[in-house]
Order: sequence, then structure tokens, then C-alpha cells
Amino acid sequence: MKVLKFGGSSVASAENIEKVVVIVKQKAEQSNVAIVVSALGRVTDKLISAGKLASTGNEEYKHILVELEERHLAEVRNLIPVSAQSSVLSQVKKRLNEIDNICEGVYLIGELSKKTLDRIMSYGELLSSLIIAEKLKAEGVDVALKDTRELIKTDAHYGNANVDFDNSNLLIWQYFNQSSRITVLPGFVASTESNETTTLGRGGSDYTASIIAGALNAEVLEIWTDVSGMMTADPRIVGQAYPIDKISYGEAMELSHFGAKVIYPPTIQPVLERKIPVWIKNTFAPNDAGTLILENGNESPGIVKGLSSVDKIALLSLEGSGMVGVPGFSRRLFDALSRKLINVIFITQGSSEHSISVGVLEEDVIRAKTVVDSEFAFEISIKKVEPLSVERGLCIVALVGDKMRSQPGVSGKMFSALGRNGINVRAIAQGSSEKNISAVINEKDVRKALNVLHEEFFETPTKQVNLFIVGTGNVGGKLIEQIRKQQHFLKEELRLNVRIIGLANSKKMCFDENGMDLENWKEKLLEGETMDMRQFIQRSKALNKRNSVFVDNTASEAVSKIYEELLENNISLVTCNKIACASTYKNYRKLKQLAMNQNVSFLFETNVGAGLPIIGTLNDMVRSGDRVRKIDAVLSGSLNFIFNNFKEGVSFENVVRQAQTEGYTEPDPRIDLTGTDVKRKILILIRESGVAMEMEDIATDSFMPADCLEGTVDNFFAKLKEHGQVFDEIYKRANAEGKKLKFVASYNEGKAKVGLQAVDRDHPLYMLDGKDNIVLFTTDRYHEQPLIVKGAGAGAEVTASGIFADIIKTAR
Ligand SMILES: NC(=O)C1=CN([C@@H]2O[C@H](COP(=O)(O)OP(=O)(O)OC[C@H]3O[C@@H](n4cnc5c(N)ncnc54)[C@H](O)[C@@H]3O)[C@@H](O)[C@H]2O)C=CC1
Ligand SMILES: N[C@@H](CC=O)C(=O)O
Repeated sequence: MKVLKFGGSSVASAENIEKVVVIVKQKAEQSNVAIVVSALGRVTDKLISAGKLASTGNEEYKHILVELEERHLAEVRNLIPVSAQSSVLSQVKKRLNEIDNICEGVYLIGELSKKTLDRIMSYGELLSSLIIAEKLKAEGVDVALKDTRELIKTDAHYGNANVDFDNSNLLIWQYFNQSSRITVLPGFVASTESNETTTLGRGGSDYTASIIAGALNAEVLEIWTDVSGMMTADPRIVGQAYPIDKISYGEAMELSHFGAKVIYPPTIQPVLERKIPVWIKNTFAPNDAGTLILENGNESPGIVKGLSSVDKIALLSLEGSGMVGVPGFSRRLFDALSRKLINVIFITQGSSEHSISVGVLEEDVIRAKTVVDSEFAFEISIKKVEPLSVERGLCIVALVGDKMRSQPGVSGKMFSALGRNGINVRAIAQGSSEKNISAVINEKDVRKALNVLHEEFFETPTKQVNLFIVGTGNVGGKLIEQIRKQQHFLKEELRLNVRIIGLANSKKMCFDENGMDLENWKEKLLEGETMDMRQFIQRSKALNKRNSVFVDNTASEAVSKIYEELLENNISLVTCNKIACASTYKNYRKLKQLAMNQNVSFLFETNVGAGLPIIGTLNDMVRSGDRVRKIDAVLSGSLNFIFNNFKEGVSFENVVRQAQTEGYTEPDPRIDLTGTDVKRKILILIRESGVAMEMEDIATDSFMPADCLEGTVDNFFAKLKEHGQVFDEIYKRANAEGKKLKFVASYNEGKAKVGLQAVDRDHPLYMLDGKDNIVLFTTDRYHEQPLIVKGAGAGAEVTASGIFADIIKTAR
């Protein structure tokens, strides 16, 4: 014998009932079946409100009854062939008239007892079971309809009656011993010894099915619902959640308790006692495997079986020096809470005994505070304990799995994943059964926490990287294109799901929580909202995505000023904008320290030499204990390009324009021409070498006439033209001596300078082509021959690739 239960969503409409019929027919071919049905979706709620409205004299109840009548009659017309309709319609109408009469009585007396409400509610299942049984008959299935009130006997605790198992088991057994192969039964309803209708409370139809399965020692209890089993996490929160294939009773109960509403734990007690498997199946996807709940379900692979959470929790903490070593404090605390019928969801106490914390539902906080403060009024008055402290706005996230108890490192993995993502844990509890490890966190973090934990325990090994990119010019534009082209490769080869969630330039911004379609990002941005940096940050923070990375592709000081706030909010930073790292030493250190404290990345490889591995190489040397003695470098791609292409017959102004067009200069080319860009870069190298230095400490030998730097960029180009001769002279002098012009940055034992030099053939910087950069590090280990990094040091494509590499590093 199999017992099948179909919930409200499975029988919500004629279309759904057709699906139920297909399933029942197929099951009936294999064995005898008992089919327990819920009321059509939302009918019970409607019946309750009809009863309540009637009891307050509100005639609106009649409209609800009309609505219910139309719905049920329509289902009959949709499901049953016309030739068989009239008898079914009259049976349904008879039931509907009974509801009308009861409600009219309630309306007239102005009173709705629990007993009467049970009678009203019972019609939901009585009607649905009648319609489904008739539908099956119309399909040629030999089926009996049995009123469960004749089988399940309870006490008179209306609304949530207690089952008399001895009596009920016997009645059920006797009936099924001689019944037809297929029986349809209404769930939720039962009756007292004197045949008064009762109901079984929350999860009632599951309970009915479970009682019948238990009494018959059924082969299986199948619960047919609208999801494909118990999921690894709530799929509305965790997009990657998937159905669990097997699970133990204990695990299923833990998960259900913490919010997986597929089954209501107390209701499966009868099957649990007899070790009858429970199979959760999806009426709308019957071929899906579903979840099998059984005694040894924990033997299936996986240490952690699922994640769950409970919202709207408050943490109550009783603290005080007077509690240490004094027996009775916990007893009094729990007695006080229990006197007010406050359910304690979570308990934790440090072994110092100085405090005890309990988690309760937020709605219970005021009553809890009042009763506990009154219980400990004396101790509070003599300052032995503090008044109860209350922290609201919390929730619990939990890992569930029987096998966690024998597996070291699960909680370590849990808390380090939460910590890496900046999720603060307020309290921790792990039952000694070790089936459940719970953490209390701020409710704003719950979505992030569940996704982080799901990724950690279930999604091996794809990792999501969520980007918030500001700046879509030369470099930013190329970066987005590179990401677009590599997205598939990253997923397949590195198991990285790199998505752009937020995108902005100085004019517009747009967001897509699920990751932007990069085929048309330009159009999306154009259609976006007006850019507002504060808004952009607020939205990035509020989305609170795991592995969030802010990418700065601007040259904006304003953007560089928000780094601190981003890092404080556990958002990693990748930047090609040099302003922050070349600001005051104090700010540079603060940002680096903050990143370290918050356990996030702050990466800026492209600040020096674009995509060349200069900072990474330097970091590796310093971290392994090397010391930088000297740096000699050409660090400006644009200046190198300019002086490599500037010759007789070519105007200096035009070469500078060309460098700008090729994308080598800063958005404002004066930053390059004045040597500011090079100063920033050598400063960053010096700081990364471990030396504290400021921009003003670097001597600058400028070759630019001072008035070139006044006014706008257009003025600047006009002045370059005007001073053409000055630049020609510089070139001619060097050329006459067989030298080349190089804008050189150097650092030597605490001193740094930048300036234009004419270098001869023997000089290591002489042969530096195009827009290349070169850095020679002389260190304690590399003191005979410097370590050299050389290559293209400017250009949007190479810079973007350096930023891309940094983004990937944040995730590894
Ligand atoms: N071009 C190169 O070879 C290299 C460039 N870099 C750095 O790359 C950065 C960007 O350079 P390019 O792409 O050439 O500049 P760009 O002028 O082409 O693009 C700058 C982008 O930033 C946006 N932007 C500017 N201020 C903003 C603000 N306050 N809020 C939001 N968006 C803002 C602009 O709308 C634009 O989309 C600069 O910091 C530069 O130093 C670094 C290494 C090499
Ligand atoms: N403008 C810079 C490029 C980026 O750092 C340069 O010319 O080197």
C-alpha cells in the first residue's frame, strides 16, 4: 500500500487536478493507493474569513461563499464530462448549501466557536476529495471516496485536535482491509467519539496521510507538492539551490524546522516511528527525482545536507558578574520566559558563565524583556546582573547534516566563509547532536550568508565574482570587452562566474542583480539612470553580494576618496587609478591596512607599467625578505612614445596628440607631460618597497615651460605649438651628442627624483622602443645584476588585461 498526499497547490485548478489524475493512475497500476487531498488552493483561508465575517455580522461573507461556489462548480464543469456532471454538481451543491446554512447560523448568533470553525473549515477538503474522486471515476478508475472523519478519531480540542491512535489505527486498518484498490480521502479533517468534526491543525493533510500510512505500515508516503523535493536552500534566496536526493528523518526535521516548508515535522511522527520512507515529489514535474526521506538517508553523499534560516530573531542577553558559579540563573531565565509562553529558538552560554543569550522571535521581545527584568529585579537593583539586553534585526542561518558530527572542519569552513565576506556573527550554537550548526547574524546579511554558504558547501567549485565597475572609457571599455570574451572560459576552466552587477561612467549608471548581458552593455548604460556616485555606492552596498569587487577605471580623485568606505563594507578593490596610492602615505597605509583587516583585496598592479608584472614582482621580493636598494626606471609609456617619435620635421605638439589618440596618455595629458604620472608611479614603487615617502619628497626636473600648464587642455596644446622651438632645441642637443631622450625615475637609498635625461648608447635605458616601460630593481639579492621588467607600459588593451588579472586574483 502506498499513501499519496496532494497539497493545495497540486489541486488548485482543474488543470492541476488533471496532472494528479495521471499520477494516481500510474501509481495505481503498481499497488493499492490511498490518496489524501488538501482543499483547493487558498480555499481554507476563504472559509475562515467567511466564518469570521459572518460572526461579526458582515454580509461580505456571502460574497466569499458565492466565490467558493463558483470556483468549485467551475472545477466540476471543467473536469467531469457533461454526461456525468449533474450528479456531481448536485453533491457539490449539497455541501455548499451546508456551508451556507452554518455561516448563516453564525451570522445570526454573532458567534463563531472553535467547534463551528472546524466544521466550516472541513468543507475545503470534503469538497476537493469529492471532486477528485468523481474525476477519477469519470476517467474509468475504480475508486472509493472515504470520509476521514469516520477513520481518524480525536479529542475535542477543536482547531488542533489530538489523535486517538489506538482507535484510529484500528478503524483505518479495518476499512482498508476490505476497501477497493484506490481510496480518496479528505485530509485535515477528523472527528470526536461523538462524531463532531475536528481538524488536525497546521500541516493537517500531511498529518492525515502520515496517520494512515503509519496505521497501514505503508510501503511509502508520497507527499506531492509544487517543488521537486527539499532543496539545499530556499530557492527564492539561493538561485543555485537544488533538490536533495536522500535525507534522514532527523535532517529533514532540522531543515523543516528552520524554514524548509515542504513538510511540517510533527506530522511525520507516525511514519517516522515505523520507519516508513517519505518521498517528496513534484506534481508539476513528476519525473524529477524528488527527495527521499528515510532512516538511513544520511548515508547518501554530502556532509552538509542543507541550509536554512529563521528571520526576525532578537537576541536577549542576560549578563552580570553575579551569575558566575551561582546555580539557578538559567532555570529562572527559562522559567520566566516559559511563564509568558515565549518560545526559545536558540541558546548559547559562554563557559565563563558571565552571560547567557537566547534567541526569540522579535514579536516576543517586549514580553520577554518585561518578564525577565521583573524576575531579576533584585539582582539588577544590587548590580549583580544587568537589565536584559535586547538586540533586534537578526536572523539565524544554519547548516544541517547528520554527518557533520564526525567531520572536523565544517564549522571552521562555515565561519571562515562568513568572515571572508564580512558577515559578522553575533552568536553561535551547535547542539551536541551536531546535526545543526547555527549562527546569529544581522538580517541584512542573510541573503549573502546563505549564498556564501551554499557556494562553499554545495557549489563546488564555481565561484561568483560580482563586479561594480566605474569608468567605461579607453581602459574600462576594453576591460568589459575582455570580460565578455572570457566569461565562458573563466567558468569552464577556472570555475569563476565573473558578472558585472553595476556599471557607471561620469554620466550614467545601471545595475543588474543577476549580471549584465555584456553583448549590449553600451546601450544598457546609455538607457541607465543619471550617475550619482553616492547612489552607486549605496546600491552596491545594499546588494550586499558575496565576492563583491569595485573596479575603478577613472582618473578621478572623487572616486578614489570612496575606497575607504568600500573596503569598510568588505568590498574588494581593483584600481588603475593611481590617485589613492599616491595620496598621503597615511591614506595609502590606511587603505592597505583596512583591506587586510576586512580580509578583502586592494589590488593596483596597473598603477605602474600598465599590465606589466611590476608591483607583483616587487611584492614577491619584499615578502620573501629582499630589500630594495635602488630603482632605475622609465615609467611613462606616453613620454617614451613621444620622445621615441619626436624627431626633426615632426612637431612636438603633434606627437603628444598622437600619444593621446593612441590611448597612452592620462585623460588629462598634462599629468604625463609634467612628470606627475611618473612621480606617482615611482612613489608607489618606493612605498611598496616598504619605505614611507610623500610626493613632495621626490625631486622633479621639468622640461615643460611653466605657462603650458595654465588653463585648459586646449590651451595646453596651443602652448605646445607656441613653444615648438624649445622642444626642438632639447631634441637637437641630445641628437647631436648621439643620445636619446628618456624621462627617467630613480630611487637610491631613500632619495628619489624624476626628470628628462639624454642617455647615451651604453645606458641600459637607451634601447627602449615605442611606448615601453622598463624597471631595474637593485636589491640585496639582485645587487650584481638588477632584476629587470620591461615591456609595453601604456595602452588600453594591456592595462585592461592587468586589471582583469587583478580581478581574478581577488577570487583566488
Ligand atoms: N591608458 C593607459 O595606458 C593606462 C591608464 N591607466 C589609468 O586608467 C585610468 C583611465 O584611463 P582612460 O581609460 O584612458 O580614461 P578615459 O578618460 O578614457 O575614461 C575615464 C572613464 O572614467 C569615467 N569617469 C571619470 N570621472 C568619473 C566619476 N567621477 N565618476 C564616474 N565615472 C567617472 C569617465 O566617464 C570615463 O568613462 C586612469 O586613471 C589612468 O591613469 C593606468 C595604466 C595605463
Ligand atoms: N599615462 C600613462 C599610462 C598609464 O599609466 C603613461 O603614459 O605611462
